[in-house]
Amino acid sequence: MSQISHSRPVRPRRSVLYLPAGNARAQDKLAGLDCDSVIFDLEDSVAPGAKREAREALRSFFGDGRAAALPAGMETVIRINALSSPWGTEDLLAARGCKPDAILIPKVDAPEDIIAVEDALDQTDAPANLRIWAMIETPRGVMNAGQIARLARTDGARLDCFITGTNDLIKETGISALPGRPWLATWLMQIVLAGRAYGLDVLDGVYNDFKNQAGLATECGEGRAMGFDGKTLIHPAQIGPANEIFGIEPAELANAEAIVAAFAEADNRDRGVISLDGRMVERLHLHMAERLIEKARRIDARNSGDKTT
Ligand SMILES: CC(C)(COP(=O)(O)OP(=O)(O)OC[C@H]1O[C@@H](n2cnc3c(N)ncnc32)[C@H](O)[C@@H]1OP(=O)(O)O)[C@@H](O)C(=O)NCCC(=O)NCCSC(=O)C[C@H](O)C(=O)O
Ligand SMILES: [Mg+2]
Repeated sequence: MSQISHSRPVRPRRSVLYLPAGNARAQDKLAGLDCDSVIFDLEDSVAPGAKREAREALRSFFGDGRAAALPAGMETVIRINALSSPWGTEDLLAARGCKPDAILIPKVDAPEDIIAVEDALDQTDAPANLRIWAMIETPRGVMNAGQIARLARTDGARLDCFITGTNDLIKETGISALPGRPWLATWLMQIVLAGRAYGLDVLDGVYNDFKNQAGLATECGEGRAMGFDGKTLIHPAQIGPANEIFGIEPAELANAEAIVAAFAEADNRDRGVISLDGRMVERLHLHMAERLIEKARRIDARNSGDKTT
């Protein structure tokens, strides 16, 4: 019987901020930001003529101590260009040398796109804990999402997280970008399902209208209800709402703690189902409660600057 959905590591990824790799001003701002993860982008936010300079800026940031001084627990990710592009190989070498937590591959169409990066990393003896994230943002990527996610089952797999690329999906398919994302929703749910089937985290796409806080909050709420772990962001002003909406409310935490306490009672320890405040609570709810408590603990640790979690 599969236990995958409960065995995924718990990592808060409520707010995942893109930062154009060559933007020095944004780099300087980063240490004061409260995002769970940052993605240094070498792909679409960097013009073709500026790729080399952006790689150099990234090398400096990781090499001169600024990356090490980022807030405790902030995950670092580098988005490279596709290996099939003129910049992909140079990007991968630069990214590997920076020793981020993960490398993000854009426009993944099929498992082979990930295997090619894994092979290249293995040839350079990349550390085993260097993870791979994948953008699912092409029609073929959506159609093959299950096969791609399945790579996470192989021994030593690096694949850890899917990101939905909603701008590229809209471009590639010609659908209309409407509030509530009616035409995207089916594909986004396919990606969530595929990720969950093989224990990956899955992050929602970006909200382009970065001055519209109400619109962002609505879209974060939709994303959370759709099962996403967090939202990818383009501007510092989007971090607070994402942290709040993908975070944990005190009442949710109290409910989780009550479930754990109820199952710990002597009479309930061996029971599969119990009654709590007039509701049926099963062991699957206990697993969910334990994960939620662990996530709350990790968020607290991040807020208090504990580098050990
Ligand atoms: C969207 C922006 C171009 C807006 O930039 P700007 O007009 O300069 O914003 P502000 O003046 O409001 O900025 C205020 C200060 O905040 C800093 N800042 C801005 N953005 C960031 C950031 N992302 N990270 C860190 N810091 C940031 C500014 O430097 C200002 O600082 P200061 O002057 O010291 O006060 C810009 O926000 C931006 O470039 N955002 C990221 C764009 C990006 O990375 N795009 C690519 C990823 S999204 C994507 O590709 C989606 C996916 O693939 C898909 O298909 O959907
Ligand atoms: Mg994209």
